[in-house]
Amino acid sequence: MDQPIIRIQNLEKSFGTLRVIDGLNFDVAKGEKLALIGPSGSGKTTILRILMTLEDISGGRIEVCGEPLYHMSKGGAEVPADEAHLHKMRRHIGMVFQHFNLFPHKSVLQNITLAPVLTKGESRAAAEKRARELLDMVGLADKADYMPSQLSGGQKQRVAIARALALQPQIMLFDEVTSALDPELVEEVLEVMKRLANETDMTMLLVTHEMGFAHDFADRVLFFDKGRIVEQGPPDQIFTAPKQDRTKSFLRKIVAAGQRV
Ligand SMILES: Nc1ncnc2c1ncn2[C@@H]1O[C@H](COP(=O)(O)OP(=O)(O)OP(=O)(O)O)[C@@H](O)[C@H]1O
Repeated sequence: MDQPIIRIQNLEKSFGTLRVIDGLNFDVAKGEKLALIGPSGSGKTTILRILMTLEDISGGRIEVCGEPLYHMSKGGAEVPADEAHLHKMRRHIGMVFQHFNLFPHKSVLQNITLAPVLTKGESRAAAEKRARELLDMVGLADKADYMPSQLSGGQKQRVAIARALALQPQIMLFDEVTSALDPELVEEVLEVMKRLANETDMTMLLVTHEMGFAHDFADRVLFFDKGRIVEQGPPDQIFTAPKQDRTKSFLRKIVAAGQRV
């Protein structure tokens, strides 16, 4: 692998006495599409939150785009990164959450242009032009002047995806983006994400309980349990010929519940 865009080494995270991430190591190549799967509570969301600098870490090291995310070496000693460094590093990464968190009193267009104008100092005209292109890409070109309350959940989530993309991050993190949606709205969001995965060279990490989607979306699937990677590989291998007993029993339960893998 060339220089990885994300490098995670011996990562540890505890909440009080609860060890949630337990000596985790993995690299992500630029442009790679990764799916993180595993039982509830295995630490998948925590990893995304750590990458987004929403959680600090208890040990280990993370590099994003070749630079340490949380700790900067100072005379050989590791010290917490300062706010200016975190601010710079956050620009590399965008995240879409389970709950869309749109600004309720701003139009769809304003939701997308706000951060580029305020945090990156882009001109309103340039931000609006790209916002309209992104709305077109997520199939909502005609909704630019709508308010969030006038949209369905699936449409809101597609606006949230466009909003994250508007900051032009190198890495996108998706955390259970369809789990708050009514079942009939899931497919439209998955279609947008599959298109993104296929048509852009952006690096993407996806946490999902939808195994069929992970299968279609990812270049590589990581199966987590108890804050560690139990098994990883291409989707065809993980979903049709898993090697580890824990992966097999997890997938058996998923299939028994009627889900496609
Ligand atoms: N802020 C917090 N304070 C205390 N415990 C937390 C906190 N955030 C997460 N946890 C705990 O850390 C563990 C891992 O949570 P995490 O959300 O990362 O798991 P997950 O694999 O994403 O689960 P799910 O698939 O249900 O979303 C869980 O036991 C959770 O209760």
